[in-house]
Amino acid sequence: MSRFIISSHSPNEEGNVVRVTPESAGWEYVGFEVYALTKGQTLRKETIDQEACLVLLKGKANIHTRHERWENIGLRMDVFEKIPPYSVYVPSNDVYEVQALTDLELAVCLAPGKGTYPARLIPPSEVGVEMRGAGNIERRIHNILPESKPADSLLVVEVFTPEGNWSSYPPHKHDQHNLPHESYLEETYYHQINPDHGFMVQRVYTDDRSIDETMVVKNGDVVLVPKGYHPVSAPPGYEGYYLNVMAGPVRTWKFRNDPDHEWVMESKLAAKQK
Ligand SMILES: O=C(O)C[C@@H](O)[C@H](O)C(=O)CO
Repeated sequence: MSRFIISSHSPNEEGNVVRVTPESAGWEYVGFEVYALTKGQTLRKETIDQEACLVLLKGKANIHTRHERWENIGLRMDVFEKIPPYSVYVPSNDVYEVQALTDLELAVCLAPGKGTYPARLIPPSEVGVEMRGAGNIERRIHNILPESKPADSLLVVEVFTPEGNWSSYPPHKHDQHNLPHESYLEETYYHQINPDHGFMVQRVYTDDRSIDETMVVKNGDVVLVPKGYHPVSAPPGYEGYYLNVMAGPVRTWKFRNDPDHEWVMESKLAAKQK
């Protein structure tokens, strides 16, 4: 098993199915957790020195923080309905309590927080939707917490890769603190696959090939991207979903394409215009 793959496990007593901490990942900024809560179950956490973006992957919930409360939020009952999710942004030094009104799958995206912004609801209507690429590199993007929306560190996005297509393609990287050309962002991929017995292929590799791992990714796996390019491929018959969490010293997504392959995007877009 690759050192970059963290597999989900059955829910523990608090419903946690996967946990990545900066310490466990061997990096500095990004944390990520997923909870599978049964109807009526409650999860309560303090954010302490991290900000959080709670993404309702599927199901409905009541969520409250120290000063805010949102009742009966949640829309999709499966990520592959491909409708944007409800999310809740929670600053550091706050607390959140999630009460599952249905069986609920909840992603908790974490990064260092300074308490700059208050807790807020991010409804589906505020999630930017775009189609990126063309042909067999076209994919659907839901920008849940992009740099155009306020947070201290977190960037959160979800991506749908049609069967037989590639995403995160042409391969790009963001592992150098070299603004304005490139930003240093650690990144997690939380994968789901439809149908769920399928697999995805993800490669993580660096220019000097000191890292070059091609992984078979299963439903519920988390892939860590500490550095390097990180393209994803969906085999025929299998649609891919992943939730990305990114964070680093500066909250901006400035990436560099692999120069060997960046011609593919222009080629596909040109072919679409014909
Ligand atoms: O373009 C995509 O298919 C998604 C990727 O940009 C993904 O969100 C990522 O790797 C961000 O760095």
